Amino acid sequence: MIEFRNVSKQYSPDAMALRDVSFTVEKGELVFLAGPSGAGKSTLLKMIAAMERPSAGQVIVNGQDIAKIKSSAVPFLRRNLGLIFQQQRLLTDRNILANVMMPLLVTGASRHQAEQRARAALDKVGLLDRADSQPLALSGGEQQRVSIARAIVNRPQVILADEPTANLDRASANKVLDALKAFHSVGVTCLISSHDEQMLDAAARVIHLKHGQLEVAA
Ligand SMILES: Nc1ncnc2c1ncn2[C@@H]1O[C@H](COP(=O)(O)OP(=O)(O)OP(=O)(O)O)[C@@H](O)[C@H]1O
Repeated sequence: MIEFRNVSKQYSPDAMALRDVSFTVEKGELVFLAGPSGAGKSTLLKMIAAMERPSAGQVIVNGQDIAKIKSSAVPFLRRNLGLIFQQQRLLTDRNILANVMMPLLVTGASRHQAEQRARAALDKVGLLDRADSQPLALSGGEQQRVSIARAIVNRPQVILADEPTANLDRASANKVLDALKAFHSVGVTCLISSHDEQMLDAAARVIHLKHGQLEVAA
């Protein structure tokens, strides 16, 4: 489903983010991406979503080579991906329900259908009772679970989460992780970057990155 073949990414002559990285993630797998700050975790996740292109090697997602994909095809690729990235914060001028409805409205769903599906997605992350709240009235962990609801409302085949538990206390981090695991249990492929040792200890598969290289082939 996701394959990296000898992938390198060089942002500039002295910024080599990934070096000769190869691995495969099968459909339905839950994989953690570990490594210190600057190891290349975000870069790797961005490449799967065609937010960055490889400088060398191939990134294959659902049989498509990301380096060759036309920019007009990128929205279709992303429609199958649920992205939970730090940059994509909730919009603070509208309520939780409106935030989760947004991906559906921009792809042409009716308001009625979008609302039904957004409520179902909020229910899955345990926050249906907060649908009318404003984002800033929620804790960091709750906001992160809303981000997960927003990422899965389009029913993507793959979830990419970049440090989804960063800055959360243990209890909130566990709830975020449980929400992600629930999607994995219904067949969604999940790739999650994390510094969190406790989270990694419990993981079936961990890909370790250091200075842009794979440390242990998983
Ligand atoms: N747009 C960019 N332009 C130039 N260099 C970049 C860019 N994005 C990342 N880098 C560099 O690439 C390397 C890998 O960065 P990346 O963000 O992928 O690491 P990371 O493991 O996700 O780190 P963190 O955990 O701190 O987010 C770093 O040295 C970083 O400074």
